[in-house]
Amino acid sequence: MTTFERLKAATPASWRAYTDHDFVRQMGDGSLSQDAFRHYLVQDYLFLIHFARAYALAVYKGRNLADMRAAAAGISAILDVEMKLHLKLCGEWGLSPEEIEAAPEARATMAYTRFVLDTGLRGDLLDLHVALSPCIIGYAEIGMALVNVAGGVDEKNPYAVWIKEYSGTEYQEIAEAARANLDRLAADSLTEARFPKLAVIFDQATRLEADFWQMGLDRAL
Ligand SMILES: Cc1ncc(CN)c(N)n1
Repeated sequence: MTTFERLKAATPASWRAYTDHDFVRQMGDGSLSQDAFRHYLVQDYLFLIHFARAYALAVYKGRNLADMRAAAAGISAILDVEMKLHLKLCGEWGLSPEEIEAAPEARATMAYTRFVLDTGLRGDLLDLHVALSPCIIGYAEIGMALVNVAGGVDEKNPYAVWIKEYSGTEYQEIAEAARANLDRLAADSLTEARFPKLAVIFDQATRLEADFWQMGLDRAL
C-alpha cells in the first residue's frame, strides 16, 4: 500500500466528507449554483498563491537535490499548469485578474493555507508533504471519480472544463509524482511510531479541504 493510501485508510470519514462533498456532487451533475462556483474560483486563486509559497518552503526544507527538485516541480505544477487553467476559467466565468486580486481572503482560505505553511515551518519535509497531499492528490481522485460516475464528461455540464482539467493526463501525472514523492520521503523518515502523528496532519488538512468546499457553497468570507 502506498503512504497516501495508508493515510487515507487511517482517516476514512474525513476523506469521504471531502471527496463526496455536496459541492463536488453538484459540480458532477451540473446543479451547482454558478455564484457558488465563482466564489470558489476567486478563493482558489488566493489559495493557489499560498500553496505555491508552501512548495517554496519545501524547497528551502530540502535535504538534498532530489527533495529540492521534487518541491520545485510542485511550484511549477501550480504556477505553470494549474494557475494557467485557473486564469482561463476565471476569464470564462467573467472574473478579471484585478477583481480576483482585490477580493478579500475568506476565513476558510486563511485557515487552510496558513495551517499548511505552519505545519511546514514547525515540522520536517515529510510533515509538509503530508499536509500538501490531500490538495494535490485529492483533486486528481475527485476529477477521476466525477468522470467515472458520469461515464465520461458531459460537455453540456457548466463545470466540464474543471472536471476535464483535474481528470486529464497532465494533472493526473502531477498527482502520481506527489504519491511517489511521499513514498520516497516515507522510506527515509517514516517509522511506525510516527505514523499516527502524520495521520493527524493528513486528517486536519482533509477537513480543511471539506471546509473550503463548504465556504464555496455558502459564499462565506
Ligand atoms: C482548495 C484546493 N484544493 C486543491 C486544489 C488542487 N491543487 C485546489 N486547486 N484548491
